[in-house]
Amino acid sequence: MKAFEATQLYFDRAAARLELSDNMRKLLLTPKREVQVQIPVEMDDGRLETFIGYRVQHDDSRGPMKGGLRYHHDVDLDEVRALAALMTWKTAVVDLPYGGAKGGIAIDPRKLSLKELERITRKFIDQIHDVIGPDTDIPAPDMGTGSREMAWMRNQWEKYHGFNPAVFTGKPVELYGAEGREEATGRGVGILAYKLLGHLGRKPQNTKVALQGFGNVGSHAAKFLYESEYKVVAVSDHTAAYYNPDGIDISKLLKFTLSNKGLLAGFNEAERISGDELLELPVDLLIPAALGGVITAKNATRIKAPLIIEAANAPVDPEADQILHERGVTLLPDILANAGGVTVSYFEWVQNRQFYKWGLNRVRQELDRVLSQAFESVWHEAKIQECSLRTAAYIIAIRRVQTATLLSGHG
Ligand SMILES: NC(=O)C1=CN([C@@H]2O[C@H](COP(=O)(O)OP(=O)(O)OC[C@H]3O[C@@H](n4cnc5c(N)ncnc54)[C@H](OP(=O)(O)O)[C@@H]3O)[C@@H](O)[C@H]2O)C=CC1
Ligand SMILES: O=C(O)CCC(=O)C(=O)O
Repeated sequence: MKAFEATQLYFDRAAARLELSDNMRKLLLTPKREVQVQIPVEMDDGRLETFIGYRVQHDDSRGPMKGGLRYHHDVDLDEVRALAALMTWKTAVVDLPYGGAKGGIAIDPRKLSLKELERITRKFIDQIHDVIGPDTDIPAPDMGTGSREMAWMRNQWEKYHGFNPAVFTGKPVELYGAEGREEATGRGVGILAYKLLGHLGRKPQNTKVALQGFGNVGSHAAKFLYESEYKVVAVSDHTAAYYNPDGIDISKLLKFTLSNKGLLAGFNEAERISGDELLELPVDLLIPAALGGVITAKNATRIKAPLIIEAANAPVDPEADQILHERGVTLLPDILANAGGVTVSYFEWVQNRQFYKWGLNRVRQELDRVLSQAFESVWHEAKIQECSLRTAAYIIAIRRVQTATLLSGHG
């Protein structure tokens, strides 16, 4: 199933309970603007290559649009459109004053030199600088991008529009970035895991976790969970997957990856397994933190974990979601589970606009407060509606976006 069709299905399940009119459904599902650009760039060997970049702005009824920029070879318009819509529901479910957007370039950053990557990044901003801005659309990191790319992008954007660090979030701390943004998504996953377990009467010490993806989100989630005494028994990236039923020493693993270009392959304190096997391990909690569409109707019946936290965007497709729900699996959906990142992006934007810097403790405390409040409201809605946590999260989000749309009128 295509990515946008999948997000539409999740939307429809909640919209039916809200008895949304056909007109309102159409209005809320239609992206406001879709930008696709050609990025011609001279490579190090003198060849000219053309890449394709996207920015989809889904909805701005609750505020400026917000969402990451992804660098990955699978990026296409359908995926970006789906991810932009997810951002609208995500910012609404945690009640940030934003709408949703997403973008990216279809490239494999690992295959490019640093100079090529910087040239592509700057050329991309040359093409989209006039549709983004601190009051309209504020990009941030996603898969394949981080603070380095945000610094280049801000520098390029300011060549056209002048000084304004609030145009991008997830910047280096030394260049108006927020303390705690880098860890925020993974830390948020950890905070929400703790809340979920608490509501189910389970203890971290008795919880075996398998984690797919060990990039920004996966590695910070692993660190937080390990420090909170969960037993992280399996981890993977695209180079390798490892399993140790007695628990992996995550502090050792983090040290190992530091000296191994951030990659897992070569770690020898756990058994090597396949990436597919990791998803089907007998664990208590499964956390997909890499790509979308990794749990489908094909493998959903073989998933043994009774709990799933979607740290990645859209890792479970709607058919699999239905199968898991019928099997009694409790699933915390992406639009809440990984909202820690955009929440601290919001704190960064607020600090940039006020020229005032918060300390790490304040960021962490506020993150905990925002996510805990959102979790409680989703949990409560699911009880009232007798529905899954995903449908409950969508109900809250759609209700907020619908209200803002109606209050603004149609002028
Ligand atoms: N960064 C953020 O703040 C946010 C990210 N997200 C979502 O979280 C997910 C991960 O993003 P992020 O951590 O930032 O991205 P990164 O690029 O930092 O890391 C991605 C990770 O996924 C791994 N990966 C890629 N392909 C596979 C595969 N086939 N099997 C196993 N692992 C694989 C990568 O491995 P390798 O390094 O070997 O390529 C890497 O460890 C995405 O879905 C993203 O949209 C959601 C909210 C915010
Ligand atoms: O930090 C942000 O603004 C957006 C992060 C993002 O792309 C996401 O939550 O999927």
